[in-house]
Amino acid sequence: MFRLIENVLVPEAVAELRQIAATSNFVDGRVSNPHSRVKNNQQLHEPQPAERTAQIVARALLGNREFFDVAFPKAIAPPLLARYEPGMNYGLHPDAAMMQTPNGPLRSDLSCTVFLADPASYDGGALRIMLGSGEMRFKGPPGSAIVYPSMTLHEVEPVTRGQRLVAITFIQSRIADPVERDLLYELNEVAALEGNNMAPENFSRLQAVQFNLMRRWTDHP
Ligand SMILES: O=C(O)CCC(=O)C(=O)O
Ligand SMILES: [Fe+2]
Repeated sequence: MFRLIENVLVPEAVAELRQIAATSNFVDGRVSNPHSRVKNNQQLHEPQPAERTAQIVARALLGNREFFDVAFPKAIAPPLLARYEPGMNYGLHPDAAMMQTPNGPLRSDLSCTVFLADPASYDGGALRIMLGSGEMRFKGPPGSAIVYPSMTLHEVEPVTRGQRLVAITFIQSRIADPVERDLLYELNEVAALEGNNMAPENFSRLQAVQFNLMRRWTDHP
């Protein structure tokens, strides 16, 4: 499932994150992937602003209804700021399956980019996600988030003008299997949209299917 969710961050949060980026030190993005031969960007790497960034973005994502419905989040890696200046890119790669976080290991099921720069302020820098021989390209408005499966090959195209500023994070879902996750999302959506139009006894049967699939498919603690 690929979903662009608008207005995850309110404009004040976007402004605060831009301010953090403008006043903090960034380092080579390979600090978190030392062996990568395709990563060519910068990451915020100062404890206090990084902690504030993670708090703002994680809280906004976990408080967003659409994100919650799509991702079934169980754990989220601390979101961090990444920056791409002209000439920078992040070549085609998959995201690692397991990541260390301050709260323990996390299996990355979904990856997420929160856009912070105005798309008109930079050229290039689209997030390009491969789908077999096809592709999807995303360059969202400030405050929007693209959520996509971590198993995809994806890249950030070279920035040729301006600056691409994003927050990135990785999510462990309660439903590991992407097909099951998408099926349950669809079922829940249809039930939410049409449930009140159904006879109550039929709606109860539909709810039993929703809840019992959730029982079967979610990770057990
Ligand atoms: O900058 C982005 O939008 C995504 C970066 C990325 O793919 C990653 O950090 O793994
Ligand atoms: Fe990635």
